[in-house]
Amino acid sequence: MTLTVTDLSIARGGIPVLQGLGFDLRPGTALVVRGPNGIGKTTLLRTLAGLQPPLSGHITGAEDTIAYAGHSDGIKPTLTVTENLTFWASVFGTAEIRPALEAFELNDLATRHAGNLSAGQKRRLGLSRLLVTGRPIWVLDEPTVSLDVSAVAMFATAVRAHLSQGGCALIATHIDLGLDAAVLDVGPFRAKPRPVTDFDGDFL
Ligand SMILES: Nc1ncnc2c1ncn2[C@@H]1O[C@H](COP(=O)(O)OP(=O)(O)OP(=O)(O)O)[C@@H](O)[C@H]1O
Repeated sequence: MTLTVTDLSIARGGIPVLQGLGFDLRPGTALVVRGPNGIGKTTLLRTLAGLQPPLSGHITGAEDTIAYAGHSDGIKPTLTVTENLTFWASVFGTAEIRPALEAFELNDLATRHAGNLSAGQKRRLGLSRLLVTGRPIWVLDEPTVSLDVSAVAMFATAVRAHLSQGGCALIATHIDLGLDAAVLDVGPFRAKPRPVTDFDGDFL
């Protein structure tokens, strides 16, 4: 499943933030979204996830294919780690939570109430949910917040495994995850490459 974005313009709070965005996200590939604070990265991800409409433009390939992880972990504090994952597995119609527990080293925390986890442990639980969605396109907003070095590596391993299985990922992040990813720079002052011309021919 390829996610295709064409001439997309988006707004937050009624104010336009980004215009004319276009890219393809193909199976097995990752795209890192970069740009300064407040430029509109979260707004872009929310729009891709269907949480808000675009001002104009087109998004194709996003119907029931996107698993979105935003700034909030979306975990249920009174349920245990296992119960949280079982709940999300039932929402998405998948049965298996063990790979998610293992990928984010949650087995020792499985019976703990999610509300009593540390910030980094909660983030690991939130990210592990991606694995029980069964969805091919991961749209992730600053996924490594609160993660220590080893948990960042855990997360990068999970993304690589997802890509190797034909999934894809669009990730807004300021850190280098060591992924072989293209970069979508939405900064306001990015240089536009000079159009390729017949340079020698111009002088003849
Ligand atoms: N709920 C809201 N209502 C109105 N404006 C908002 C709201 N949330 C964010 N904004 C504004 O929309 C603009 C884009 O915000 P957005 O969160 O998409 O930026 P961002 O690039 O993700 O920033 P950051 O790197 O700080 O997370 C900012 O100017 C922000 O102040």
